[in-house]
Amino acid sequence: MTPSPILAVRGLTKNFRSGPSVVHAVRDVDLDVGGGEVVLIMGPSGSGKTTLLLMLGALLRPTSGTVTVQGPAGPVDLTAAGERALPALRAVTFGFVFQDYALLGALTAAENVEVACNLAGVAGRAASARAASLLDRVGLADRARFRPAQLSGGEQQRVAVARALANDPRVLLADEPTANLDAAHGRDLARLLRMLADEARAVVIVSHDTRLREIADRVLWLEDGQFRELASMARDPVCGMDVERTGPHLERDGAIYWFCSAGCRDEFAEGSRTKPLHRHRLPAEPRTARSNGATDGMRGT
Ligand SMILES: Nc1ncnc2c1ncn2[C@@H]1O[C@H](COP(=O)(O)OP(=O)(O)OP(=O)(O)O)[C@@H](O)[C@H]1O
Repeated sequence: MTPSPILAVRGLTKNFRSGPSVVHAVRDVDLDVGGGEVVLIMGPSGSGKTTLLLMLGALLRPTSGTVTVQGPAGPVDLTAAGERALPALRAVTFGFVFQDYALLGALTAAENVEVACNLAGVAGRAASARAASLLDRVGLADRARFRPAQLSGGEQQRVAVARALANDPRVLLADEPTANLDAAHGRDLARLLRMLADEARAVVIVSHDTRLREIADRVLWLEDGQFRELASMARDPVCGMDVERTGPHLERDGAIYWFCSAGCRDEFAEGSRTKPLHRHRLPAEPRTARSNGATDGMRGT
């Protein structure tokens, strides 16, 4: 159990109806995230990651279950809140970072952050000063007057992070924040998210990007809308993704190699005809200094 979690999720479930069929996108998920903690949620496409993140941020109503956040005046059950109360609750609790940055193209970096400050209740010169200070925090003081089109992808994403901090949120939710970034910018952004968590925020990241494992305290694997034990996963030696030991695989020299797709398997088989094989590795453990173990945060935390 995480001591005094900022975010506590119990029995969270989301079913989507599509004509006569029902998609069980998220099934009975439990999760606790404490301040200072980075939780990385990985899993195959369509496993429910974005649906789960949207429910955590009160952007999507669950079919059942609860999401409780520690507010300034005590715990608040977001799922029990009325529709009209949700925008205000979101505004004091969450910062959102999405993969497409979603900056306003006609505004400068500073103005983009200022608008978010205005929405958080800070106006006029105070908003300008706060925007400048937030851009400084993310290392973009010298780009404040640039428009998004004049910024690199990494810089745009950092503006998006500054914007997400406008309300000084206790919970930061990020959906594929590094998806459009090259290796160096991806690493920079990962470090920034780590630093923000270290200021007693709860950070939940949904991503396929294995680079983010380096900054995560816990890595959870979502499959078919449920958390599975990461220890039972293998790592695709071609793309580096964590994969279940049920899909495409190949046996060589007494070792079994697992892949996310037949494409990766074929690439590996092709490469192994020309290069010496490396034995398949189990996924690395999350960082030990802060880690509560790969399976923490799953059912029964
Ligand atoms: N509005 C919706 N209506 C119907 N089905 C939906 C809706 N949103 C998501 N789904 C379904 O729910 C399941 C989970 O979708 P979700 O987007 O959460 O997956 P994901 O793990 O984030 O995928 P990816 O990694 O590809 O982004 C999918 O089968 C998807 O088709």
